Amino acid sequence: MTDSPGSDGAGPVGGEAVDGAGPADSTGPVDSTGPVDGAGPVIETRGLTKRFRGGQLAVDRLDLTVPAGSVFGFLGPNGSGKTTTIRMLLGLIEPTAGSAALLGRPVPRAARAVLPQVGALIEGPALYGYLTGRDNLVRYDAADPSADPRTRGARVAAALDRVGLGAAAGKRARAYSLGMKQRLGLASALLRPRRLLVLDEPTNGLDPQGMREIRSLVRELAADGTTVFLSSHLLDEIEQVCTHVAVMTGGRLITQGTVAGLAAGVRGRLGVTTPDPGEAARVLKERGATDVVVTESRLTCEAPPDADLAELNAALVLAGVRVRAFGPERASLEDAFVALTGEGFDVAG
Ligand SMILES: Nc1ncnc2c1ncn2[C@@H]1O[C@H](COP(=O)(O)OP(=O)(O)OP(=O)(O)O)[C@@H](O)[C@H]1O
Repeated sequence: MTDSPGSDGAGPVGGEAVDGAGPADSTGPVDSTGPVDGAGPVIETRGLTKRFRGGQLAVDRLDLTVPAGSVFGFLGPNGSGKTTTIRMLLGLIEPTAGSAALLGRPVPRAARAVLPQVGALIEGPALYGYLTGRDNLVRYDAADPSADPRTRGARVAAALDRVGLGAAAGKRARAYSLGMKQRLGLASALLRPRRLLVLDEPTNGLDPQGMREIRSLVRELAADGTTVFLSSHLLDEIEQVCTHVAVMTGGRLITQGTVAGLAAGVRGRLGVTTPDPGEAARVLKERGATDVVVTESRLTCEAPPDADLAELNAALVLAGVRVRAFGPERASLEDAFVALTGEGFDVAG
């Protein structure tokens, strides 16, 4: 038994969960010429631009290429244009200029053909608090005219299991934690086989445990062969989960590529483990090291660009510094971001 609609707020709360029958369907005829399949990129945009009424340029000539099979992180501070891009990709808003293709087909023109293969979660799931998790999914699936009602029960159960909510399926959604609500939102995107999942800030607002759950779910989905495109303002999240990344600031793309490649193009900081970090800092500063950070038994710094690391190490030893470990640290995505923009990564935008 469930409450009657209205007893706990009749409408969905939260953002949008987008499915095949999106508003983009009505914007043009279905393109039946191009293949839905193909080895090409799963998402491709060329010069994609959105200027809002009032003049705000939210996305500025974006050229994005998302390879099949990638876990693609769309990274940028708040307000950098991520959500606006995703809304254009899903046909929820019209671009001002430029083009976008999903699974090799132009959107919004071929949205009707392509969106059933795309699961999306934007700004949190739209849930009815008075319905159970299971009934939320049943209702969601029933609103999709292309979903087969005969397989509904089985598909709902499978999606709940997939996100680890099988045991909580009979609980009302209002009793779910934020993390469970987010997983239920993901389940709604998984009611049908998807070739692409688009997730807008999927861990936003979650506690560390909830974040871990969503991240490991994303990894599992990717391991099953689904391409995942996820936006985030968290560098370490992208580093932990993604194979590829595109970096946005102020509506513009700064760079895109593999996470490993991006970090590899940047020299990591020099790290020295020693019981004499103060003396080590003095010696290294004398030889041009900058941004020296000293902790109890370790220091890190930016070595001068032309430094010979062997000579720096010899200088430390000659000065009587007892060196336990010495060498460049692996560059992080944050180092790459700083190198690209000359700024720290300010999540407040
Ligand atoms: N409907 C709108 N009308 C006018 N300006 C908008 C609208 N939607 C977004 N913007 C503006 O466009 C810019 C990009 O916003 P967008 O939401 O795409 O950024 P974001 O990177 O997703 O950030 P967040 O994580 O905060 O959502 C911002 O300056 C925002 O204020």
